[in-house]
Amino acid sequence: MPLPSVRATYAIGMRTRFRRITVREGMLLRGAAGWGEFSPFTDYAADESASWLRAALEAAELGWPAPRRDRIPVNVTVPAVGPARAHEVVTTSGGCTTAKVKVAEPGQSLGEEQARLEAVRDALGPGGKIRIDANAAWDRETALSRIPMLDRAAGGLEYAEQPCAQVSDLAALRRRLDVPIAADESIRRAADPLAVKRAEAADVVVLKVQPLGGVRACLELAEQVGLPVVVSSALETSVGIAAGLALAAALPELPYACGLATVHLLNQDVVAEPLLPVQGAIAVGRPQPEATLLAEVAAPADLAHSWQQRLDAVAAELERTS
Ligand SMILES: O=C(O)CCC(=O)C1=CC=C[C@@H](O)[C@@H]1C(=O)O
Ligand SMILES: [Mg+2]
Repeated sequence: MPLPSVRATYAIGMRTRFRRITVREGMLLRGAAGWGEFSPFTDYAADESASWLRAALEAAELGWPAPRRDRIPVNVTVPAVGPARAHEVVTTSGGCTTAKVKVAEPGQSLGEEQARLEAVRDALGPGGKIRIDANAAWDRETALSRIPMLDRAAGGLEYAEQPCAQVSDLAALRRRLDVPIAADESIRRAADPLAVKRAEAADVVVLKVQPLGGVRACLELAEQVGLPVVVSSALETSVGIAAGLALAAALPELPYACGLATVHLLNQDVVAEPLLPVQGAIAVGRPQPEATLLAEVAAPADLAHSWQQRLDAVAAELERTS
């Protein structure tokens, strides 16, 4: 498939450092079906980035399957910030009643994580749901001791996302803890995403459209895995978030809030009405980027050039492997 020739490269500052990222970069490509986002993290090589391009080309050239719902309940994402800021992030989230709280941030103590979770519970009230995400940072023993302590600090956890890197560790935790386990990196960065299912290693799977190669690829994977799905973002502009909403809208069932309320982690967006939650849900839609906003977030020439080169390299990789 030839690459769309209408392209915009963006560089947008993050409001709060997240995943050690302070500036989010990527490309937007416009084809016959609309705009698609291609924004693999800068440390990802061409082979890992190929599925991100497949997702962007699906959005730009094909569009997405029909939606089954028009509003997607979402969680507020709480970065590894102090308790006062965590409280504020929740109360200004646009009515989210579920919060996903980052834990296991390098250099932070257990006490800091407990204080963050207590603040989030205070902001949500007793009816809210709290999940944590450790991004594979713990070994099995650390996870076994930390998760119950964080469960107490949170006044109950909905689930713990990717506490350890290994599928075998997730399976062991699932057998030994009351808190449900969600798999994220074990799906999106794994050679064999179905290993989680075979090992009975998770109660929930987190699916992200770009890393997994598009909405259709995710729908197929969801069917094969046969576990409840949480659709989550890869920290995209509203162009990428629209693809996540399309997936969440097309899934046969959607029992959990999705991690798609991340546009406000960015300083700016490319559409006039960013895909943000109202009363805890985002309306399914596909807003178009505005030329003036694309100009405001345009990457400097040298960065735009390196993204063009990256796009060509990833396209060659995609060609070679498909
Ligand atoms: O799931 C959410 O609430 C928001 C998205 C999110 O947390 C992530 C997006 C992209 C990269 C990741 O470090 C992170 C995650 O691990 O889920
Ligand atoms: Mg995660």
